[in-house]
Amino acid sequence: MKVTINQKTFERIIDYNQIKKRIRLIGIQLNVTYEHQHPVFIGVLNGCFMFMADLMKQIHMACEVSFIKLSSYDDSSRRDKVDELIGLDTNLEGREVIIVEDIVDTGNSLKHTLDLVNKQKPASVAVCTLLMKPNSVQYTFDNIAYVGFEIADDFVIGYGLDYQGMGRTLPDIYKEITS
Ligand SMILES: O=P(O)(O)OC[C@H]1O[C@H](OP(=O)(O)OP(=O)(O)O)[C@H](O)[C@@H]1O
Ligand code: HPA
Repeated sequence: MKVTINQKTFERIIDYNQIKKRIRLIGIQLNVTYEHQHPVFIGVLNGCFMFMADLMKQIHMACEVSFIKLSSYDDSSRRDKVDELIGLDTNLEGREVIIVEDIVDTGNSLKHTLDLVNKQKPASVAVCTLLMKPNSVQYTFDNIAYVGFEIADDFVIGYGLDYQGMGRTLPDIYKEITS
């Protein structure tokens, strides 16, 4: 199946049933790991909104949920600078923190988020990302504990991810077709 947004065409690579199955498994892992704790999930907006909503429905331990909003991309091109549009409003000192991302691509956003979170001296920090591009990431992260899917270095949309602000509401994930 294909979709076109502003002259770019994308083909489906992961359907929503696969995403749901993967999220159920990640949920089980998180429920076991944090069974006797009270973690704080920090979602990185905008892209995480679909993943966060589906993931949280699988979480059964007592927990809190908060968000930050970052922006690092113009259209589909990368910028090195990460803008913080909404900051952290939760005290994370001594807390178990789980950062929820839709995608780790270059890792710039995650690096920025980790720096923000670590300043508050949490007890532990784990990262949960739906998508990860191992060939694109520019940092060594030792706390990416939960990854939905590793994907190639293609631009992707759907399930929260956008191209020029569009495509976030697609339930499946699509990659750009390049000729
Ligand atoms: O690993 P990176 O190269 O930093 O890319 C990953 C980040 O890029 C996207 O956010 P973006 O800044 O485009 O904002 P958005 O979530 O509002 O789309 C995505 O949601 C991740 O947060
Ligand atoms: O492949 C991508 N698609 C959409 N947004 C993104 N932000 C980082 N990488 C991507």
